[in-house]
Amino acid sequence: MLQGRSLIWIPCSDSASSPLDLKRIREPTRATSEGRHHMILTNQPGNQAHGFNLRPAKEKNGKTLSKDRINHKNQLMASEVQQYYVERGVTPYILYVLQGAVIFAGDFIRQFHKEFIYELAGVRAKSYEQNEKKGPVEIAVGQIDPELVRGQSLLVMDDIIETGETLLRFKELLLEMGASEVKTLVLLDKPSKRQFLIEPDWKGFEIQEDQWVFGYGMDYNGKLRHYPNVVTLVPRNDS
Ligand SMILES: O=P(O)(O)OC[C@H]1O[C@H](OP(=O)(O)OP(=O)(O)O)[C@H](O)[C@@H]1O
Ligand code: HPA
Repeated sequence: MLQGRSLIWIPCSDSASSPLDLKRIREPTRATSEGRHHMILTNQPGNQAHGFNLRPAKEKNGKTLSKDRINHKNQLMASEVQQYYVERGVTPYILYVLQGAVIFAGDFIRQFHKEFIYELAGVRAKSYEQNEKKGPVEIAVGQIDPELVRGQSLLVMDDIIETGETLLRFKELLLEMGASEVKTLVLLDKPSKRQFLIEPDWKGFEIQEDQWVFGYGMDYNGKLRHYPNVVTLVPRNDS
């Protein structure tokens, strides 16, 4: 069954009380002098991460971003968002930005009260490749229903804001299409990386800027979006 596939090992902290909730990918493991290793099965040769440790992403204040803290933040933000629209008697059209926001959006909307009414759609946007910004963001405009935009209140949800281009372009585009209001919401922010003038209306956590984060829907070189927590790779000697 494993024939023709390459196996890579991503080394992780050996602590049994590690805040990482990696139980689902902890099988099989092996103990070496370098600690416990998690096996990642991949059919993509070259997807190597040797020499790096996986650790949970950190907030600017150094606090670890655990799944529990993300869940709690989702509850708080969802309740604020819901209250905002209910008080105004408005049905928002929520657009979540694909691919990165897919898991976040799925978790987030499940925090809404069961009688809260909204429209929902995912829209593709892309500007990063190989963990670097490669050019202007491209938004799949055709995936947006103009009828649900004209005269409506929009909420754009993204996993992370860095330069701000993705959210700013969404906002400009939706206002051009006739939206009456466009609000923005992100789980994570790297504020000192901002190059475009935009601040999200709601944000979960400000994180340390020197880390490329992945998991919880976000990618590492287009892969590994399925990690349950927001994690980062650090050179083995730095962890
Ligand atoms: O603030 P910015 O500098 O615009 O960066 C943020 C955007 O970058 C990532 O998307 P990416 O282009 O990597 O596509 P993906 O969602 O498919 O990973 C992320 O999901 C945000 O949408
Ligand atoms: N991780 C994933 N996607 C991103 C990041 C990041 O750190 N920054 C901008 N898009």
